[in-house]
Amino acid sequence: MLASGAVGTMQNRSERDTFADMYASRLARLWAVERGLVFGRLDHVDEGRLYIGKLGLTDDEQERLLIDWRAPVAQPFYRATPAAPMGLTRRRHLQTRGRTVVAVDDDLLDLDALTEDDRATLNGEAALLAALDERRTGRMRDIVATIQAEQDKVIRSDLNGVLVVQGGPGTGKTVVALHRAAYLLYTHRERLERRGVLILGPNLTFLRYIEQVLPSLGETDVLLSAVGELYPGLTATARDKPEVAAVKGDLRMAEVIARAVRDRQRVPRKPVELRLGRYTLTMDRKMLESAANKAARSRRPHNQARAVFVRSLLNALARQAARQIGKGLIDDDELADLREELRTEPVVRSALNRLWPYLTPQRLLLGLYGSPDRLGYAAAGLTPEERALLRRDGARGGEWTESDVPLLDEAAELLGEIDEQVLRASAMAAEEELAAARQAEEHEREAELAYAREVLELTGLSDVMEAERLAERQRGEGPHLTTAERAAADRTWAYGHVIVDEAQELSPMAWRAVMRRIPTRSMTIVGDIAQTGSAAGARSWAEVLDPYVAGRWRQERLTVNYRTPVELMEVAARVLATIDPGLEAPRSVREIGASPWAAPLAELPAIVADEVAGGGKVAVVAPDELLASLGESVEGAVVVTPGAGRSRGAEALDAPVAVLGVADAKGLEFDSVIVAEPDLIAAQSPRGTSDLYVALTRATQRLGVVHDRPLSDALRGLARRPDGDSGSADGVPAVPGNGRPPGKT
Ligand SMILES: Nc1ncnc2c1ncn2[C@@H]1O[C@H](COP(=O)(O)OP(=O)(O)OP(=O)(O)O)[C@@H](O)[C@H]1O
Repeated sequence: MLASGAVGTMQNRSERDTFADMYASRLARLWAVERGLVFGRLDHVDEGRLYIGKLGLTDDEQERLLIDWRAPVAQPFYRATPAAPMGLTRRRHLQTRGRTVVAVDDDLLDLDALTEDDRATLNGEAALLAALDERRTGRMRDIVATIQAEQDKVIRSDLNGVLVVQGGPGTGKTVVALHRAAYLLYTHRERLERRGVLILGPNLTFLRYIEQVLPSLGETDVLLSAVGELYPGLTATARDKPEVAAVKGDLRMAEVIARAVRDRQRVPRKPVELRLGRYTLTMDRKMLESAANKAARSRRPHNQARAVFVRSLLNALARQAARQIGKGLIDDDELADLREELRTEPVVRSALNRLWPYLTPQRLLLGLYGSPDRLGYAAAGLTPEERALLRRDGARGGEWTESDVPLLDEAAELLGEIDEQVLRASAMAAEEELAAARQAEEHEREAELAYAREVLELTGLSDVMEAERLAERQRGEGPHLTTAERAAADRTWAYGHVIVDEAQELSPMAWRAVMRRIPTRSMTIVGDIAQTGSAAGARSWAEVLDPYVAGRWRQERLTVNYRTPVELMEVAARVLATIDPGLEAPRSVREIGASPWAAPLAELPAIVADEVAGGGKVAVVAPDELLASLGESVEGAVVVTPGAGRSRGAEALDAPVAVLGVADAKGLEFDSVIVAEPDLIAAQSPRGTSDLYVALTRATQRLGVVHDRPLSDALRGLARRPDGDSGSADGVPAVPGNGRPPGKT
C-alpha cells in the first residue's frame, strides 16, 4: 500500500492510508502473539479436536486452524473438570519454545470415553507449576495457557455493571483484570474500540510492569494510566505526606473546591470606580450582585458564566455612561455601541478580569494553597489543623502531587473550558496592559503587572497547545490518532469500560474523578482491602461504591495465591493477623522447601550480591527515609524514590536489583525480596502494617529481612540467614542450606 505512493485524488490517498493502517495493526498483532501462539488442544467426545491459541486463524479454505482463547468454544479449556467434563475427553497443554513443542501435559476428563491408545499416552499436569516457577523477567507475562477456573469466571463476567474482584496478594487480580480487558475487547469489539478501555494503576512503575501483557494478547489500543496522569497535560508523581494526602482525598474537599470557585466570584463590598477620561463610572454593590446572581442562575461553569456576568455589568455601565453624557434615554443600538466601546476600554477590561477572572484549575488550586485568606473562606468546613496541612508557600511554583490530580479534575468540572479565541484575545490584551502598567503610577503598578503576568501565564498553558494539536489531528491534518490517544488528551472522555487496579488505594476524591469518566458504570474494580496503604484509601468496598451504585455491584473472590510459596506466606499471614485477626490469607499453591530469614542491616550489600548470583530479579523494599542510603550501599541497584518518573521505574524493573518503597513495589513481584527495617515500614504511616504485608508478599522464591531495630512479634521467630552472623534470632535455629530452594518441588 505504501509503495503505491501519494498519488490520485484525496479520497484515494485517504483510502490508501486507511488500508495501510489496517494492515500495519494486523501485522503488529500477528507479531505480538508469536510467543506461545498455540497452547492447548481440546479432544471432544464427538466433535474431534480443536486447537486453542492466542488468536483465531483459518486457512485459505476458511477451515479453522486455531481458536481464539476468548471464543465461547474455547471455554471448556479453562472450566472443564472430571466432574463436569463439558463434552471433553481430554485437555492438552502444549508448551512451546519458538515454534517447537517442548512439553505436553494432559488432563484426563472423561475416562470412559477414552480409547486404550489414549490411556497409554496421557501425561501428568504440570503446565501451571512450570509457569509459576519460571524466573521473573521484570515484566508481567500473559497467562492464557494456564488460566484457572475461578479466574476464568472473572475474565468472562458480563461487561455491564460494576464487578469487584477481591483477592489477597498473588491471587492474579492484576493479570486477570488484563485478560478481562482482552476478553471484553474481543467480545464487544465495536463498542469498546470506539469508546476505549481505561486501565488505572497505582503508579508509573507498575504501568511499565504490566504494559506488555495486552500487546502480547494482540490488543494494543487500551489506555494505561496512573491516577497521577488522569488530568490531561500533567503527570503528577510527587506524593504528599500521609496526613496531607488524607485531607486532600477526603470527600469534604469537593465542597472546598466549590467554595474556592465561589470565592473568585464574590463581589467587593466597596463600590468600584472606573475613571474613563471624560467621566467616571461606578459599579456599586447592588449592580455587582445583580450581575453575579444572573451568572449563577445561568448554571454554567465559572469560565462560561463569566460572559453572563460581563454582559450584565456592561449593560448597566453603558446606561450609566449614557446618563452621564446627558443622554437619558437611548435605544438598543446605541446601548450596544456604548457597551462595545466600554468593553474595549483597558480600565474596564482589567476591572472585569479582577472581578470574575478566567481561571484554570491549576491557578485556582495554587491560589487556594497559597493564601490563608482564601483557605479560610473555601475550607471553612475543615479544622484549622487540616487547613494548615493544605497550605503551601511559594504558590506559584511547586510540584503537583498525586492527590492534587483529583482536585484539579474537580476544579476543571466547575470552571469549564476557556474558549481558545478568548484566550488568544486576552493574551493580546494582557500584552497591552503590561505595556500600560509599566507607565502607571507606582502604587498601582505592582498589582497591574501581577495581573497582566497572570493572564499571560494563563494563556501560555501547555494544555491549550495540546488541545490545538489535537484539534489539528482530528481535522486530519496530523498523524492518525488512536482511540486511546484521543481519550488520554480529553478530560471529558467517557470510556466504554474502566478497570481500576489496586483500587483500595484510591481516595474518595479520586473515585469522583474516575466515576466522571464512566457514566455507564461498566467497571472492573480489583484490589485487596487488607493491602490498603494510602491514608485516604478504602476500608471496605461498600464504603467506596455505595455512593455511586448502591446495591448494584457484584463481587467475585480469588482465593489461591500463585505468587508466594507456602513458607513465605506463613510469615506474611502472621503480619496480616496483626492488622485484623479476621482477615484470611490466600492459600498458596507451591512449596519451595526454604524459609524466610533475618540478618543484620549491615550485611545487606553482601546478601544482595549473593542473591543476584543466585539468579533472577532481586528487590530491596525499604522505608522511604532509607531508600537513598541503601541504594548507595548496594552495587548495581536502581533506586526508585517517590516521585520518580516512568523511565526510572522501567530501569529498576530491568536492573538485576531494584531498591524501592512499598508504594512503588505495590503490584510488582521479584524472584528474591529483602525487606529492610520492617518495623520502620510498619511505623511510617497510619496503615504501615498493611504496607509491611504488601512488602512481604512480593517474592516468588526467596524472602528475607535485614534490620537493626528489634523485630515485632510477627517476625521475631525468623531464622538467621546462614551466611550472616552465627546463631539465630531469639534462639531459633538457622535454616539449613543457604536459604534458597533446594530445587523445584
Ligand atoms: N493462572 C495462572 N497461571 C500462571 N500464572 C499465574 C496465574 N494466575 C496468577 N499467576 C501469576 O501469579 C502472579 C501474581 O499475579 P498478580 O500480580 O496478578 O496478583 P495480584 O492478585 O494482583 O497480587 P497483588 O495484590 O499482590 O498485587 C503473577 O506472576 C501472575 O502471572
